[in-house]
Amino acid sequence: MSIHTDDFAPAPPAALRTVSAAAASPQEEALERALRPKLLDEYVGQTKAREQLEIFIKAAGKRAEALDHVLLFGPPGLGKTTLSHIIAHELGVNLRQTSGPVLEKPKDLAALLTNLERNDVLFIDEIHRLSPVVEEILYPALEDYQIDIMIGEGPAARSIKLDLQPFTLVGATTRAGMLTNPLRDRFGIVARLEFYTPQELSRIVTRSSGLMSAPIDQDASMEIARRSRGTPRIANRLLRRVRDYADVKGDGRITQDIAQRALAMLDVDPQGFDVMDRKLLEAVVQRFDGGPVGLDTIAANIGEEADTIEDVIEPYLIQQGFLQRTPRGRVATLAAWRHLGLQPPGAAGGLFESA
Ligand SMILES: Nc1ncnc2c1ncn2[C@@H]1O[C@H](COP(=O)(O)OP(=O)(O)OP(=O)(O)O)[C@@H](O)[C@H]1O
Ligand SMILES: [Mg+2]
Repeated sequence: MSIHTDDFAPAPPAALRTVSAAAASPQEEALERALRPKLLDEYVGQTKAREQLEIFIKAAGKRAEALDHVLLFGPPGLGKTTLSHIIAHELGVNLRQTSGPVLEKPKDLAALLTNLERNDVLFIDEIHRLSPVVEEILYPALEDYQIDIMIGEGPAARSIKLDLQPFTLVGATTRAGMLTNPLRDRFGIVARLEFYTPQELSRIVTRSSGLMSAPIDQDASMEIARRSRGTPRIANRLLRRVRDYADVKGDGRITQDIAQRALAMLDVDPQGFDVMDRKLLEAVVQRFDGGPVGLDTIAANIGEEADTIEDVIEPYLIQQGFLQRTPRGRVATLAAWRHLGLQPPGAAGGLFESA
């Protein structure tokens, strides 16, 4: 008996999709899978994580042991799922895939664990959303490759220990801070994924356009890269839209001019901010005089979930120096005022540190 859990993961919430610029249809998701690199060597950027994994994967292979458990964290679309597939592929083992919210009962996880073959990879997406009872099962599994399961009911119930094959858990989360300490402590390898540089994204765009047989100029791929919020998923999505535009409005070749016109049509500004980014900055600057203002107040004001703001919108704005997180709330920086074409109060007085 085998359990098929591939593609068990639910689609991302609608909010995550709108923010990632251009909604994903099922065809688009298929295309996204097709664009996924399969080898560590094809995985662009994330030098630190890649170098570490390369060594640990080789060492595990040499000893024919399971790779230590891996935790991947970082904002959506930076390549956590992609990396988990690559890890299994490089190890030459099966990948079983599921996600935190899907595992409702301890027996759901037990079924998965007992079906793993030697040194397999179990990928749990959104691992911060595991229920506490399911998480309990995971501890001994991770530590000793054993699980305790209950047999029978009522007074006759007893617990038995089951041995598992050695395996590697790869957990992915957008928020490492939401993991419980005992769970976090059980990962031997922790990799934080960073936003990509425009140069790295440009390599991804060029590679993807090659796979899509869409001719693209170097400066056009850089234009898309600069406007992709440091995120490969967004770069690939924008590339697909720009390619549509080139097919309809041009002769199919993606030039910088075509890219600029297409991106303007998509409301992606030259900084790469999309509609939600600007909405957030405008709210903080115009309605709250630049802050500090609390997350929940912002959420109510722009009609977006606080979680989505924290996971998806803010990280890039903070990384780019447009927003700051302070103990009293969010504060817009000088760069944010300037971006909106506004003069910050007391700008001449040096109230603001330059961003
Ligand atoms: N390092 C990379 N090199 C090339 N392409 C990449 C890289 N990272 C991600 N991609 C591309 O970006 C897309 C999104 O990546 P992926 O689905 O792995 O992100 P994720 O971190 O799992 O996102 P989420 O948090 O939403 O699940 C993939 O289809 C892949 O084509
Ligand atoms: Mg993913």
